[in-house]
Parts: sequence; structure tokens; C-alpha cells
Amino acid sequence: MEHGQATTGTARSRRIYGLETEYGLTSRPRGQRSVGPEEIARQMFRGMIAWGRSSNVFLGNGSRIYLDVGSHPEYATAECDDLYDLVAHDAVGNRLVEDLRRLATDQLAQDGTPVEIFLFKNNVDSAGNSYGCHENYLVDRSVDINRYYRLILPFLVSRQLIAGAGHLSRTRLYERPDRGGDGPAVFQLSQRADQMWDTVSSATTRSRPMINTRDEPHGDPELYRRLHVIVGDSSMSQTTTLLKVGATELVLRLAEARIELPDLTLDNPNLAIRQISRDLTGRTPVELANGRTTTGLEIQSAYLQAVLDHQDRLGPMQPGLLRALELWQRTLTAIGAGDLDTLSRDIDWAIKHRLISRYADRHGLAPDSPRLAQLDLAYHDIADGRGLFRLLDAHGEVSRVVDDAAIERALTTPPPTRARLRGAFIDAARAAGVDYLADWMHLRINRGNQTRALTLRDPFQHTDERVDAMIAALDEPLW
Ligand SMILES: Nc1ncnc2c1ncn2[C@@H]1O[C@H](COP(=O)(O)OP(=O)(O)OP(=O)(O)O)[C@@H](O)[C@H]1O
Ligand SMILES: [Mg+2]
Repeated sequence: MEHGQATTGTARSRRIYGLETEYGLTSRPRGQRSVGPEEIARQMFRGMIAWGRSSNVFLGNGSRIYLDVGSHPEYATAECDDLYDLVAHDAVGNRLVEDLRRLATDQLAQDGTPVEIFLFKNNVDSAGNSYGCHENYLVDRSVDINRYYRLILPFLVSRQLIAGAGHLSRTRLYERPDRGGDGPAVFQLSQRADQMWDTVSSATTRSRPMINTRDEPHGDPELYRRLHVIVGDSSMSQTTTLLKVGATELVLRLAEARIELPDLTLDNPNLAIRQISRDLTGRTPVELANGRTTTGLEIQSAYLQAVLDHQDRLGPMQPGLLRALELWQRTLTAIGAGDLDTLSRDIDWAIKHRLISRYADRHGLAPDSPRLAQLDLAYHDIADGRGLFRLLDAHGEVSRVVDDAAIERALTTPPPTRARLRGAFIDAARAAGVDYLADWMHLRINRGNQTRALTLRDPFQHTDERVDAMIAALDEPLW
């Protein structure tokens, strides 16, 4: 049980998690000339390209930062096996992207095209285009993947109640957000709900599914799979991140422990996710495949109850997971009691909802006021001293999971997983000035026509004599 494997009917006691975040980018010219987002993104990555000779770079803390086609910088955390580590490493992404924003701002001003650059950790731009925050969970190959899918889908459809980012939206039910958007403004729980057109599939964009099935485990394919959840909203709040991933972890454990729940298969998940998103009370009826009717709140409560009833079968829980469980209970109780104020330090949509309602009341604004839409967007601005969530955080008005010192550490220190081997290798190879390559599973050194390469198949393994030997060899003149 060294790596917490699930044997028949036993929940995994250790799991690898990773979060990938795409950031939205816009700008406002400060001089005569405007600069397009692609050009700004290129400027942001100029230093990175000089550092790593690519716009896809693995860093010493084990993470990956990159610029895909288009203009959405993306940060993927290193493999974490602890929720506190994951929250800290996720926060590092904001810092790094914010640093790149500052560099690009200075560079463009020097080049005579001053612009103000904005980066948003959200999931939809003003034209209704969406970009993601993907969650990765290691699961066992030996467990039938359909067991996970079946159990997790109703949970994911209703998870927005506890982990949505909130969204003031004018998209009508079942309308495509990138077309139209001239309906009455409604405060929704989630930014992603209206973007989902499928449940489980291998496509990522065209018919965006809630779970992507591409089989790319980034580990030993005989032992592991990587469950790729793409339905979730990006989280500003650390507590929301903890709850989003922590509650999902608990549901995966329910599947592994073979705990049966009442049948919650939804009649139409694409419709249900939209209906649930449009009701902050969690009480809108949604239809089940068996003809019964339920609600988002009831679905969430059924999963929570199963966890509480079978906690003894779900394996040991780290402090982060226990805190997530406590937060899950508290959140559902508050929604049940209609007491949203008690969530306004912890859950993104409730924090944002309070901010927007208070502002609207104070200034007598109707829901479709552009000033409120602006507020919605500014909540996700990652700039220190400008972003609204950042300001609430600076004033101690929202809860924290990790402090600044932990984030600072995560900037340079990989979590104690395979990421530690990658990080040590990258740091050593850079210090030695050799030509190297690193990705999730591979390490390689090139010297003249000689190559040394290693494959790291076990994402849990954080010590490896082969890597030690490779690092030692960096200082040797010849192999
Ligand atoms: N075996 C694993 N199980 C679960 N998560 C993993 C595993 N190995 C790596 N990860 C995490 O998966 C994420 C991979 O991110 P990345 O964006 O590079 O991959 P991808 O989604 O396969 O690729 P792309 O975004 O280019 O399509 C990272 O956050 C990483 O920490
Ligand atoms: Mg990805």
C-alpha cells in the first residue's frame, strides 16, 4: 500500500492532484497606439523564452508555465499529494503571471507603446468565449473508469453550489454564450455552466464536455489514469479551491470504496447544470433519468451524507481534507438555511454576490448595469492593489488556507512527489549550464552528440537514485 493503491473496495489514501489555469488577457492603450492581446502575450513570454528557450517551460518548483496558441497564459501546478500544497502551488501561478504582466507593461512602455494590461483568473471573456481551469486527479487503472464517471457526474453538475465563481450573465437558458447574450441579467453560480455541451468525451473545445476522456496518465499506464475534470470554474478564493478539490476527492473515495448512493443519474445533465446555475437557493427542480425530481442542494447533500455515513471506509484524511469536509457541511447548511452571509468569506460566488448586491443597492443600479458587469470582471483581476478579490484579501475580509510564507516557499520548492525530482534536476541542470529537457515524465541531458535520459513513471516517487546519478554527472566533464 506504499502509494496508497486502492485494492478492491478500498479508497485510495494518497492521490496526485494538479490544477491547470488559463488566464484571460485584455488591455487598454495609454498612448496613441493599441496593442493586440497576442502581441502582449508574446511580450509577457519574452523573458520566459530567453530563460527556457521556449514558451512552454517547466520550472524549478515542478510546475509548467506556457503560452498556447492565442493569448491565454496557462499555469499548471506540479503534482501535489496534499490539498494545502495544492492551494499554495495554485497561488504561485497568479504571482508568476502577475510578474510577467509587470515586465510586459514596462517593456511595452519602453518600446513607445504604453498599455495597461489586465489578467483575469476567470473563465469567460466579454465576447462569451470560455477558457478553463482543469483539475487532474490520479485514479487507479484497476477501477472501472465508468464507475468513477457514473458516480461523479451528478456531483460535478451540482458542485457549482459549493465552488462556483459567480457570474452576472445575460445568456439565456441554452443559448450559446458567444452568440447573443442580450437576455435579462441574472446572477449565476457558475461561469462554466452555460459552456458545457456534453458530459464525458475526448473533445475539449467543440462540444466541451465536463470530463475529458483523453487517456494520457502522465505515469505508468498499467497502474494509473489521470481523471481530467474540465467543468469547474477557476477559483479566486483559497477556501473555494480547497473545497472544490477536497469534496471531489471524497467522491472519488466513495467510488473506490464501492459505496452505493441512491441513483442520481440526471435525465439531461446539460440542462440540469444550467438550471442549477440560475438558482442561488439550490432548490430548482431537476429531473433524474428514473423520472424522479430532485434539486442541486439535495444532490450535494446526498454525497455529503454518504461521506459522513461511511467515513470509516474512506481511509485516513489529511488536515486539508478534514477542513474541506467541514467547509462542505457548513456551506450546504448555509445554503439550506438561506444564510448566504455566512459564506461571504469562503465561497467565491457568495463573496462576489455580496459585493455586487451591496454596490447595486448603494448606487441604485439595475442588474444589467454595465458597472456591475465591470465589478464582476474586476473580482478576477489578479493585479495587486487593483483586483477586487485581491483587495478583500489584503483587508483580511476573506479566509485563507495558506499564508504568504507558504506561497513564497512554493515558488521555489516542489511538493514531495515526482515534482521534487524534476525540480532538483532543473535547478541543477541550469546551474551547470547544460542543454536539458524536462516534462511531466521525462528528464534528458544533451551534450554534443551524447544524450542521457530518464523516464519517471511513478508520480508519487520523490527519491530516485537514477536522478541523483544524473545530477552528479552534470559536473563531470565527460560521460
Ligand atoms: N499522474 C498524474 N495524475 C494526476 N495529475 C497529474 C499526473 N501527472 C501530472 N499531473 C498534473 O496534470 C497537469 C497536467 O497539465 P498539462 O496542462 O501539462 O497537461 P495536459 O492537460 O495533458 O496538456 P494540455 O493542457 O497541453 O492539453 C498538471 O497540473 C500536473 O501536475
Ligand atoms: Mg492542460
